[in-house]
Parts: sequence; structure tokens; C-alpha cells
Amino acid sequence: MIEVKNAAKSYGRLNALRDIDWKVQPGEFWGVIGPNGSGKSTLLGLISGIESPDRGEIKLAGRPLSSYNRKELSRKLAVLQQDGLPPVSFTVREVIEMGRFPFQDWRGREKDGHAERLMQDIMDRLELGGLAERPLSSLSGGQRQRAALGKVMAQQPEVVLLDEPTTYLDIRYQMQFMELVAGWQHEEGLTVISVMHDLNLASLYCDSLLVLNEGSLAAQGTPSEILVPGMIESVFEVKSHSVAHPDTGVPQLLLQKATGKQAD
Ligand SMILES: Nc1ncnc2c1ncn2[C@@H]1O[C@H](COP(=O)(O)OP(=O)(O)OP(=O)(O)O)[C@@H](O)[C@H]1O
Repeated sequence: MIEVKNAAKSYGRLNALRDIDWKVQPGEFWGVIGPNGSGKSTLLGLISGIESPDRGEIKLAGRPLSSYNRKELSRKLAVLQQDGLPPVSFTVREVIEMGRFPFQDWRGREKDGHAERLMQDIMDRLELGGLAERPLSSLSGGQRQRAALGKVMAQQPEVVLLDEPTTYLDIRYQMQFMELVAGWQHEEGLTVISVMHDLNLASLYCDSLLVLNEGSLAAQGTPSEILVPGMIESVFEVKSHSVAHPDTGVPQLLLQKATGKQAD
């Protein structure tokens, strides 16, 4: 679905990304992890076409990303930024309708006769029905992030890119958001690439993890291959234990304090 070949990106003298080779198959759920400043958002920027690589190539569905026009690209790929939507006066319904841009003609008229049904389905699924006419400025962070997800769902993309989508959410809304994305992925065979800071959440939801460190690809593999104490220490400089989740067996990290007593 996505192929990144030998991609590199610099800002002035800073090599934000170098020699990245990565293949994402349709329907996979990838987490992109790594320390602050390791190049995660830059990589998402290259895949979304917001930025172009200085070297190398990015392909989407077998075609160079650079050959897509804006509407074509929007039908294939949607992006949800870190703080999905700013607190503005647009209503939830208006924001979700903005996601229909790739399916509207030059007068802004919807070409798909089922769009109204789709909008209603999205609002029901995201429990936004009662908030449809409320301005974003009056919503909580969790509600705003659901509205942002509604906008990308209305776009009906094949690939969705999420940049730290749960950063400002409490644990209930983190789980709710990830469940909504995972449910959508299962139903539609969606390809998901999400930058994640919470490694335990990444382990619960991602099939595979890509690890960036100082702009280079440090490792890629399943959560069980990646979330091991040695890897975490070499990339994040933090000591940890990895334990199997009692429900699913996926690894969960317990962080080790550098000071104070350890239990016997
Ligand atoms: N537009 C830009 N101009 C100059 N430098 C940039 C620009 N965008 C990113 N950088 C630099 O590139 C490096 C990688 O940044 P990037 O935002 O991709 O990292 P990140 O892994 O997403 O970080 P974080 O986890 O803190 O969000 C950083 O050193 C950053 O300062």
C-alpha cells in the first residue's frame, strides 16, 4: 500500500530522516515510535505528501506519491494531526462535512447520493449525534478528537495517518479513540499508521512497530520483537521490564526508576 524507498529529509544541516526503507501492506496497523525529535512527524509528513523527500521515493498503491493530485490523494489517504482540530466556531456537523471535500464537485455539491446516510452513521458511531450543532470551541478535548476522527472517516480513505492521536486524552478517551480506529480498520480493511508515544497502547493496538532514532530506522517488527528491555534502553535510554499482558499476551512495559529501592 505504501512503499518508502531510501527516503531522506533534511532541514538545513539537520538530517531529520535518512535512508528509510519501509513497506506497509494493505490493512496493516503500524505504530511509529521513537524519542522526541527522532523524525516521526517528518516521516508522516512525507507519506501524506505535505513534505517531499530530498532523496528516495514514496509510493502509494504502486504509484509515486508525487503523481497524485490533491483530490486523488484525499480519496486514498487522510491525516489526523496531533491536536486534531482547533477550538473554533465551526459545528461538529460542518467539520465532518469538510471531510467530504474529495467527493464534491467544483460548486461544493456532493456527488455521492448516500453521503447524508454516511454522515449520520459516522455521528452515531462516534456518539456525536447530540453534539452535531455544537461549535468545536464548546467541546472537551475528547469530543473534539472524535469530531476530528469523524472528518477523516467522512473522507472514506484507504489509509489513515494519525500523529499522536491520544496525547491530550485521559485513559478512558485514549481507549475509546483507539477502539474506534481499530473497529473502523477491521470493518473497512483500512491501513493505519499512527505515531504513538504510549508504547503500551501501541502494543495493544498495532500489528507492527517502526522505531526511529535520530532520524534513522532503528528497527521494525511486531510489538513482541520490539518492546524488549534492550531495545527500549538503547533507543529511549530508559530501563524497563517487559511483561505479557494477562488477556492477550502482548508485551507491556513496566518502567524502572533510576533511584530508590527496588523490591526484592
Ligand atoms: N519545518 C522544520 N524546520 C526545521 N526543522 C524541523 C522542521 N520540522 C522538523 N524539524 C526538526 O527535525 C527533527 C525531527 O522532527 P520531528 O518533528 O519529525 O520529530 P518527532 O519524532 O515527530 O518529534 P516529537 O516526538 O517531539 O513530536 C527535529 O530535530 C526537528 O526540530
